[in-house]
Amino acid sequence: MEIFKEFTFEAAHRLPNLPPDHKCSRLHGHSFRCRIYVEGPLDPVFGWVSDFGDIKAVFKPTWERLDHHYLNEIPGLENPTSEVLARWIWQELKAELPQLSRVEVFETCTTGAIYRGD
Ligand SMILES: Nc1nc2c(c(=O)[nH]1)N=C([C@H](O)[C@H](O)COP(=O)(O)OP(=O)(O)OP(=O)(O)O)CN2
Ligand SMILES: [Zn+2]
Repeated sequence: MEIFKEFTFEAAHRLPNLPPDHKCSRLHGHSFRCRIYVEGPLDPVFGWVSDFGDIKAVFKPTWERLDHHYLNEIPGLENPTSEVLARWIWQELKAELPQLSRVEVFETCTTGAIYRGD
């Protein structure tokens, strides 16, 4: 079974490796959405894989590093594409959330990236 919890955060970024005439090389912001997935067997007593609240607690310090921040200033996010961000969030969470199975980042309503680990 796989479950997820969705979060939102507001953040600014620019993609510094793009040519200057590309719109995403300029500073701009997004209302990012992100889904954290964990997988495992159902606990026979609780009837769940894990408490959604536990996912929220593990993600909170990472969320605080992202929300209302300029992503390019965060170590590891100097080139903060959706792909880099999804992998970075995975690396932030995996040790504390061993059942982590997927990280999805939605940069806009229609674009995003999915990371499932190495
Ligand atoms: N593979 C990727 N491509 C792009 C990324 C990315 O992270 N990975 N990021 C961007 C920009 O940051 C941009 O903000 C989002 O791109 P885009 O969907 O093109 O932006 P729009 O909301 O303007 O989309 P429209 O459908 O054109 O309105 C670019 N590419
Ligand atoms: Zn963008």
